[in-house]
Amino acid sequence: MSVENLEPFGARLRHAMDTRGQLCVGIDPHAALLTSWGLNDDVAGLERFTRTVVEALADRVAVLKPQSAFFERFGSKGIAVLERAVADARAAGALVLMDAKRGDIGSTMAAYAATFLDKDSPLFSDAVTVSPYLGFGSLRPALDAARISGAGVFVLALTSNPEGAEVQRATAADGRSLAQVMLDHIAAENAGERPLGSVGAVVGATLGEAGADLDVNGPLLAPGIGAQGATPAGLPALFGSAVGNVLPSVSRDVLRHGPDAAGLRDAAARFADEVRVAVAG
Ligand SMILES: O=C(O)c1cc(=O)[nH]c(=O)n1[C@@H]1O[C@H](COP(=O)(O)O)[C@@H](O)[C@H]1O
Repeated sequence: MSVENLEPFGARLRHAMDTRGQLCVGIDPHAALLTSWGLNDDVAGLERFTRTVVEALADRVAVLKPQSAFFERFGSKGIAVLERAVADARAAGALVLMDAKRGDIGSTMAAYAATFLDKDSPLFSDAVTVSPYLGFGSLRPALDAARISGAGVFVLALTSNPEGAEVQRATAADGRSLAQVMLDHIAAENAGERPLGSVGAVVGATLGEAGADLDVNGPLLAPGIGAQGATPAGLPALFGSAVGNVLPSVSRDVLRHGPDAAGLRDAAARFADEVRVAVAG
């Protein structure tokens, strides 16, 4: 049994962002990155890559976001590397956001919740990304499990890829965009939470404009900085008054500076600094 007694995720994330800066670094071990680091595209390469990133950054960035697919592609041995990364990153003080983007009917969602949001699971993470496009209500088992564990859930609202618009900007029966429907559900989950709710929204930093009300009283994960073309300087225009709750996320544009730990740290520090300047306005 786990003996951890966690504060709600929103409070833990607020503290982490206030003390370590508003930055999430993604751990995305692309085959091309392993090669550019001089590693083989195999489990040993994956393990070396992941350990290097965790050792370089887990004691300083607010959040590390492993992308599960890059570990799953190696089967059970890749999952073992992921388990170790989660444990080591959390032990070093980083919050771990598992980028799994799960979404299914509620009864199956309960199994995903048991995987990532039950404190006794080997893959327990501080938060997990989920897709609400089987209906927001299908996420209920994850939302409930997260609340019990002091974990968080990040719900896809407006994703960073251009293809997302055909679904997310589509109009619901009541005239709202589907993304706005999800954002309103998220705001309802977070109502009354202080200093920050534990249910986040994913809003790509690449969007020209939000075209939606982002005032959800929760964290706003903003991937797309760096390799996908977005910059920290663009965050205030996109997020407006919610910019203080934004968690900008960078993967490749930090990871390409490895395997040198100092290179990784410098790149993360530069992004954190650019975000600080942008948020301060
Ligand atoms: O949930 C995510 O993290 C996510 C949502 C989204 O809308 N767009 C997006 O790029 N991501 C993830 O963020 C990371 C972006 O990686 P880079 O483009 O290398 O910084 C990848 O792991 C994506 O899967």
